Amino acid sequence: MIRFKNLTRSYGPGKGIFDFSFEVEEGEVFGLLGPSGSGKTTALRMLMGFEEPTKGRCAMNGKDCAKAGLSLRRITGYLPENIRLPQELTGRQFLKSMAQMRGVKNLERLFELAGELNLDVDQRIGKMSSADVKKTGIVCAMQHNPQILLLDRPFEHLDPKSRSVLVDIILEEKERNHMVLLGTEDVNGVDMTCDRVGLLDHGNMVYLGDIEDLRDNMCREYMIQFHDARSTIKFSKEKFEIKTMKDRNLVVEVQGAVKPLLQALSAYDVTEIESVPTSLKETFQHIYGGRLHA
Ligand SMILES: Nc1ncnc2c1ncn2[C@@H]1O[C@H](COP(=O)(O)OP(=O)(O)OP(=O)(O)O)[C@@H](O)[C@H]1O
Repeated sequence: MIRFKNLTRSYGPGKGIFDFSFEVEEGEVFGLLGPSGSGKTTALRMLMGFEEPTKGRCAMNGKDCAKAGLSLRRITGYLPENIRLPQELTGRQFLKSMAQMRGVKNLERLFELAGELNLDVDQRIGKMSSADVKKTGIVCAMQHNPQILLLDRPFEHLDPKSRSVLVDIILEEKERNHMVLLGTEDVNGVDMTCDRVGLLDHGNMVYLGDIEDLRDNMCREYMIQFHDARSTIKFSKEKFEIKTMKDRNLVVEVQGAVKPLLQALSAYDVTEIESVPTSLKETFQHIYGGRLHA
């Protein structure tokens, strides 16, 4: 179990994390969701034992993270926010050297993950795209099959296909009864992977709850294309919040369940429907109104 107990790490007012108390159980994916500077990296770094608490404690499997050192790192996989890898090595050389350092003899998982993520491990790291550097970091964090996964901004830079592969990989970790804690600004990434979520604002956890509850409040936009412009105009008179409308296309905003929208659309000749990525700002604003600065 991952456990935060009144944990504070302060770098000044509103900077750091303040009085965090929550737990992540085996088989659970937990998302720390918040804008830049809200404290996600600090929380993950505290679990890695990189920083001493100002107050309180955090523990993994009953061991205090500030004191446990290597014994916890062996069972933990960490994807840092800023991945710094040796530029002159190829992905394969780097990942194999990390496996050796960790005493991992079976490299099957390493190559399996690289294959799933479509990562060419024979590229020199210095020549890799930011997406491939991210994938290398993910493989590195997971190659020893850790029981605890701490992922900082895991979806950043990934193309839609790789994002969806990563979603599956995270869900497989859950199936294996592993614990995953991720820090991200990516509302959709959280929506697709997490059981529970903590929303952060200036180092404070302003919401802690099931993803289902958040989903009920989540605001989404859908781009809908109708067969003809007349249908578009007719649909715009239905009781939905229309954000934009042009020719055969319109964008509708829906809060909570999408079923009523789908039901209404069944009476129309729709040629395309696509969900527009939800921004964190909109989600925060819908849940907290003007109370947050996100
Ligand atoms: N070592 C440090 N010294 C001083 N201030 C720090 C330090 N580490 C973090 N902070 C500050 O603490 C706050 C939270 O930073 P943190 O990196 O945890 O946020 P974050 O949510 O991960 O954002 P981002 O994703 O942009 O890194 C920020 O205001 C940051 O400037």
